[in-house]
Amino acid sequence: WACVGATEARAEGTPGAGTPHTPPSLPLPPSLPPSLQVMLVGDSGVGKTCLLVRFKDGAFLAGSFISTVGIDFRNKVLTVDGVKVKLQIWDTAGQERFRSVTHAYYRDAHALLLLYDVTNKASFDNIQAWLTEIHEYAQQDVVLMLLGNKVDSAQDRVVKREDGEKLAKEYGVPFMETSAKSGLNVELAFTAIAKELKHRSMKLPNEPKFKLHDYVKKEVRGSGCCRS
Ligand SMILES: Nc1nc2c(ncn2[C@@H]2O[C@H](COP(=O)(O)OP(=O)(O)OP(=O)(O)O)[C@@H](O)[C@H]2O)c(=O)[nH]1
Repeated sequence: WACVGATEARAEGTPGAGTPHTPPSLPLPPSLPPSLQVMLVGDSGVGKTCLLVRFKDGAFLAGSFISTVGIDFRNKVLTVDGVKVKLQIWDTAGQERFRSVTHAYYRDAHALLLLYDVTNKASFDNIQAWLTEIHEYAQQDVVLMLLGNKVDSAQDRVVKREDGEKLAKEYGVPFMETSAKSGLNVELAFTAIAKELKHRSMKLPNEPKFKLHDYVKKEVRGSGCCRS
């Protein structure tokens, strides 16, 4: 009753004597956007689709390689520090001919996972070009992480872990090695991104800042063998 009366009084513009007192509106608690967009980028064949399928379904797509056409997406809800975070994950085509399609999506991405394949030197050498593209098309404050995928293929490795670490340090981005095949660090990569985005959106004034680099360093696991 009181609320209806107060609303009507304001709507009619009749303040003054007799008008119910309207309490000052309380500040809204910080909240998350309905979904957070995470984009997977990197050369064709580095394992973007497999990484997403591993994270979403806990499975590995063995067998023939079907290149992504344009862009595809999947949703996954994670619980981060007791809060539900909905990630909308965009799996982009790595092939050059789809580049103009993916450019259009960068602007709306909250986070980017940039992948190379540790068994493919060219995919590592192209990281610099990807970073230039990201710099050109993505938001300045986009959360970025570098992933060296396929670490299960130890005998075919041509990019050392130290090289990935060095490159990531040069560009100031967190880094980890992953395997869509074994699942190594896959959940961690997405959880770390979700934590960073959640803290950015919902940080309370006296809450300590979440440090993505430190979190990744603490949580990351090595490939377990055969570091070259
Ligand atoms: N051994 C191993 N193979 C992988 C891994 N991830 C992906 N692959 C294989 O690498 C090939 C390419 O994987 P995709 O996930 O389709 O690659 P993509 O980056 O999505 O490729 P585009 O869609 O063309 O951009 C497939 O044959 C996969 O089975 C991994 O972690 N380990």
